[in-house]
Amino acid sequence: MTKIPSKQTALQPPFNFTDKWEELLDNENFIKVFLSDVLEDYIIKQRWYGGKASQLKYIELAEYFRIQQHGEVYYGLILEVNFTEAFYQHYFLPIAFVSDENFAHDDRILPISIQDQQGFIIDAINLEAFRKVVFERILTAVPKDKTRVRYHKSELFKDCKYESSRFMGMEQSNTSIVYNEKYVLKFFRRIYADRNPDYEMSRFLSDKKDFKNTPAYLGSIQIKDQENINITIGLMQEMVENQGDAWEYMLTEFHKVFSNLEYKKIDISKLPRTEDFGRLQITDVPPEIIDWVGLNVFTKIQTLAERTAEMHIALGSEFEDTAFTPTHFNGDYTVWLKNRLLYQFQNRLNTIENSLHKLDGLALELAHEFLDKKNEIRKRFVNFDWTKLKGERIRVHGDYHLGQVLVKDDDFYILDFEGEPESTIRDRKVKQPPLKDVAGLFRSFHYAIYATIFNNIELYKQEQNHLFEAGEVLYQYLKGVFLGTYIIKIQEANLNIGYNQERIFLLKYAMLEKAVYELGYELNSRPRWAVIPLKGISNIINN
Ligand SMILES: Nc1ncnc2c1ncn2[C@@H]1O[C@H](COP(=O)(O)OP(=O)(O)O)[C@@H](O)[C@H]1O
Ligand SMILES: O=P(O)(O)O[C@H]1O[C@H](CO)[C@@H](O[C@H]2O[C@H](CO)[C@@H](O)[C@H](O)[C@H]2O)[C@H](O)[C@H]1O
Repeated sequence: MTKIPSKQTALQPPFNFTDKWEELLDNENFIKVFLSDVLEDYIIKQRWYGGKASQLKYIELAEYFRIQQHGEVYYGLILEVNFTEAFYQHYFLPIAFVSDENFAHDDRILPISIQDQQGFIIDAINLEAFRKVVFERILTAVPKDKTRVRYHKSELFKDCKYESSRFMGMEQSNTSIVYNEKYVLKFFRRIYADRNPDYEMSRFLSDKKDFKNTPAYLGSIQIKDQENINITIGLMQEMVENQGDAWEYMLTEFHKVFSNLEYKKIDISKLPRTEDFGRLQITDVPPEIIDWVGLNVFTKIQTLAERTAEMHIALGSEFEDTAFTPTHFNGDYTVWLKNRLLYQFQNRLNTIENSLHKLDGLALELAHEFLDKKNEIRKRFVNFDWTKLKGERIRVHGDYHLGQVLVKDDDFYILDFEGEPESTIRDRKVKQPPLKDVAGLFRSFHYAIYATIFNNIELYKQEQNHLFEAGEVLYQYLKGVFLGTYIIKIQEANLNIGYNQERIFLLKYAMLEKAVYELGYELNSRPRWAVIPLKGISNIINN
């Protein structure tokens, strides 16, 4: 590791280096200049930079490697960002030197001259030539690449040549490039010293288990670091043509559902209720509810339940690769789970105490309820007795919500298996009850219902409390119809997710866990939304 804290920069601009570009990273002075305040200013402005809530102390260069083809050389840098709060994060930044200003409109990092040629160091992803090299290196990957930068391709990635590339341009935490309008290469920005779960799960599900409702795995790039650990920096998949994600889809549908209350003159207090966590077929849903919500929402929920079950069946069907073989609950898992959740809970108590000034109205009221009932909530987390649980644990999606699902015609495609951003990479690979993903999705239904109410409150004629009441009825039926399909599918495939009481216990437990996680996410990223997980927590602890 090159340990040169940036503040020690000795050289002053304009920077001129006599080394060839191909040898520039061996020059300590260059590294000093590069890791200077300029890089700090650059990095903190990037969409993919995850350290915005903390104080950057300095940046070190942890690793570098070449991405090259036919004498064309780019550098991949792994930057270690150190924070005043005594922790660090790693980021991937590929760099290129360009002398033509036209290629340096975006993401200029440093003006510099090399062998008297003036130019700029830029983020290489902006450069079509770099993107083409990466594409061709994956396309021409050999079956057992033993070099330091390892390109891999699947059977499906063949018979094509580079045609075009562009930024995907979506709101995202990594940087995805669309090639030939057919393939997507995700460059991971936040890097962990391990294979990325997104790569592992994509390759396992699509290549090994032929699960069709995730983008097909086409290839990847891994680096062997100085400790011989494989680090994933890129994942290439098929591009799924789609009509947007399931989050946007449900918001549109739920707006129609809430508008129907007025339009169809529905008396909310007379809507038939159903058992919480019951299992419903569409034929079990009362006609008044179908008339209010519409059949389409329920058939879509059934399809989503089927795809979710198929994903879990595929994930639970491995008998050789121990990273994926199913396992049972045990004492080690229990200790791990409780420690993790109690730590997270304590962190949330602290965050909410420090954030009360950001909240008002209902959010503030619910925040006080959360603080008043802290012992009760903590007790729920401690109350996990593995000896009573007979189901299996498997690798799961881990951050499953409606925003991770693409809508294509009448079907759904599941994406982004990186896991919960706050967890360590090891924790993300721990086998979990599949119902943890179901709980994630249920929380997302709850989010979509409340987001619809809050986004359109002026448009609806009913009072907020009545809208909440209708929302809770809708939520019960969505959960019921989902479970009605999901559990049958899972049982047909003999995946053991536990007996009825066990399933309800695991779902409630995981929903509380998720809502507490979300509370931290919202208070840090968008406090206006904190009311949604707070309402979720309140509903769970009061029922
Ligand atoms: N293979 C794909 N086909 C079509 N769209 C995709 C594909 N992969 C990603 N996307 C789009 O890009 C968005 C971000 O992708 P995601 O994998 O969640 O990235 P990140 O990990 O950076 O958040 C997705 O919500 C989706 O809209
Ligand atoms: O960035 P990721 O997609 O990995 O996930 C993080 O951001 C999500 C928000 O984009 C956040 O999800 C929460 O908000 C969603 C609505 O925007 C909602 O559907 C989810 O249920 C809710 O958890 C997610 O928690 C966070 O990890």
